[in-house]
Amino acid sequence: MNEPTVDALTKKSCVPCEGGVPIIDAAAAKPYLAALPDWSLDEAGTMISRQTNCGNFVKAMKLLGQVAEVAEDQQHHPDLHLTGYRHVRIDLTTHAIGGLSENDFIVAAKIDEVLKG
Ligand SMILES: C[C@H](O)[C@H](O)[C@H]1CNC2=NC(N)=NC(=O)C2=N1
Repeated sequence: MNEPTVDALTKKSCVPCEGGVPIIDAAAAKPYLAALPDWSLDEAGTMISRQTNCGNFVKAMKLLGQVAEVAEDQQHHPDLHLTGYRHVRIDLTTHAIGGLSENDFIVAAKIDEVLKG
């Protein structure tokens, strides 16, 4: 991909990953993060996260269900955190390679679509 756009990422599908896919390091993550401004990279450069205040517990649980559907559909699964009854944090990393792959940015773009409503 040249400069990734949110539109192009949303249209892509994750590739099955049990290793052997290229790691996207912090430098290579920059253009992806430019396309996905609500996501931030952790200090190690191995995970991206997005947090949102859903307003109430029921809406937070609904979001988790929607994210679970995206994850199952793509067979790429985020770590999901629900704290303080309405705060959801979504972490994405590719466990099989111990870092970021394009799958993480594809799922992030699809989650952004869900959050846009
Ligand atoms: C074959 C299949 O794609 C792999 O087992 C997937 C399942 N979901 C996954 N999700 C995440 N986040 N990382 C993985 O390495 C991973 N592996």
